[in-house]
This record gives sequence, structure tokens and C-alpha cells, in this order.
Amino acid sequence: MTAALEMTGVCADLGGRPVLRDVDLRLETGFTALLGPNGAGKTTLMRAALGLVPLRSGTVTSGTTGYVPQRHEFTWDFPASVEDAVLSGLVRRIGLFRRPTVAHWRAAWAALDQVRLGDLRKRPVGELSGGQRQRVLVARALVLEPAVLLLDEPFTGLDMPAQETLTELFTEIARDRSVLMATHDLVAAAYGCDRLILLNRTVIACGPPASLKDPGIWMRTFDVGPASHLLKALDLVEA
Ligand SMILES: Nc1ncnc2c1ncn2[C@@H]1O[C@H](COP(=O)(O)OP(=O)(O)OP(=O)(O)O)[C@@H](O)[C@H]1O
Repeated sequence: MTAALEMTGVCADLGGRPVLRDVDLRLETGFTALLGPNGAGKTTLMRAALGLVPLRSGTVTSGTTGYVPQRHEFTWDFPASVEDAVLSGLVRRIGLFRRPTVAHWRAAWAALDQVRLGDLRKRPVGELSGGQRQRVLVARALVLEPAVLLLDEPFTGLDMPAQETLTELFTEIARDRSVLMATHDLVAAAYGCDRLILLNRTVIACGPPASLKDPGIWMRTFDVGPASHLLKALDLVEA
């Protein structure tokens, strides 16, 4: 089976310092969480998958890639409607000064239906809640029909109901494509995702949550000791 995303021996430096070393991973269909402490290289790995980070060595191969950046990287203070925001995901395909065709609009509406915002397509984005805006960003990435959807900390600043709605949506999207989500919500990832990748500059471990019960791999990834609450929260040691 062709992988949606494959990295082999990826090393990448930023500002002259090594950030990723010898990263190997292969993603097929399903919902995968990318876990690691601050500075582990999660965002850099996603940017490498998009071809936005020069590699010192190694290879990246992927199908079409959709990317939902961290929310603070996106400005919403333009008066765009929800459907315009989704259509902007197709700007490279449409061409900067060309008009979208009916097919482009239909693709944008289908993506909005998929995130269950079809009813709000004429609304200004500025009037939506945080969770709804995050779904607009997901639709903007989905409109490209990506083989792999990269989500960079999609839960930041959202309340529990909004997080649960998004988790259900990502699970549904991951039925027929690959979804890779960087998150600090370890418990939600361990319960909601098919596979976990533990990253700290390199892949420390990966596999289905049930295969990652050794506290040592979590301690190495997050640089914590055996008394860490993290291990208790993940049910890896006696509370
Ligand atoms: N443009 C840059 N120039 C130099 N160093 C950078 C640059 N961008 C990121 N870094 C460094 O690379 C390392 C990895 O950063 P990255 O943002 O990929 O980590 P992360 O796992 O996504 O972290 P977080 O959980 O805090 O978002 C960090 O030490 C960061 O300071």
C-alpha cells in the first residue's frame, strides 16, 4: 500500500542547530497523534512534510498535503465569509487573478458540509466561535482533497465540547485518509487516536496506544522522572 506520508532518515537544522535527526515514519489511513514536549520538533516535522523546511539529509514522500496551522498563526480580522475563507485554500489551483469556477465553489461547499458548517457558509468568519473557526480551517485544508491532513495543536484555547466535536470530526476524516495531529493533550490522544508517535527530535516510539505501555519511553520522550503525574494520567503506573 502506498503511504500517505513517508519520511526516511530525515535530518533538519534550523538557525544552524539540529532539530530533527534520523526521523523515520510511515503514515497510512488513520488518525495519528504526534506527541512530544515543547521544542521536540513537531511543527518542524509537519513543515518538513510540506516541503517548507530544507532537509540536511533524508527523504520525504507524500500525496497531496493539507495543513491546519496553529491558530495564532492565522489572522481572522478580514471580513471574509466562511465560504470565501474555505475557497482561499484553492488559491494556488485557481490562480491568483482568475475567477473560481462552479467546480471550485462546489468543492468548497462540500468541504464545509464535511465539517458540518454548510448552513453558515455566508456568515462572516469573524462572527464564529473558536471551535467553528477551527472547523473552517479544517475545511480550507480538506478542499484540496489531501491524502494527509496535518493538524498543529488544533485544540489550543478550545473548551471540552468543541474539542470533542473536533475529535469526532478528525476520526471521521481519518476513515479514508491520513490525519496527523500534533497535540499536548496526551490523554485525549491516547484514547482517541489509532496510533501515537512519540517525538523528541527523533522518533522515540510509535504504534497503537495499547502497544506503548512502557513508562520508560514516555519518560525519555518528555524528560520526566518515574513520579511524574504524566505517567499516572496515562495509567502507566499506580496512581
Ligand atoms: N526558524 C527557526 N530558527 C531557529 N530555530 C527554530 C526555528 N523554528 C523553530 N526553532 C527551534 O526548533 C526547535 C523545534 O521547534 P518546533 O516548533 O518544531 O517544536 P514543537 O515540538 O512544535 O514545539 P511546541 O510544542 O512548543 O510547539 C525548538 O528548539 C525551536 O526553538
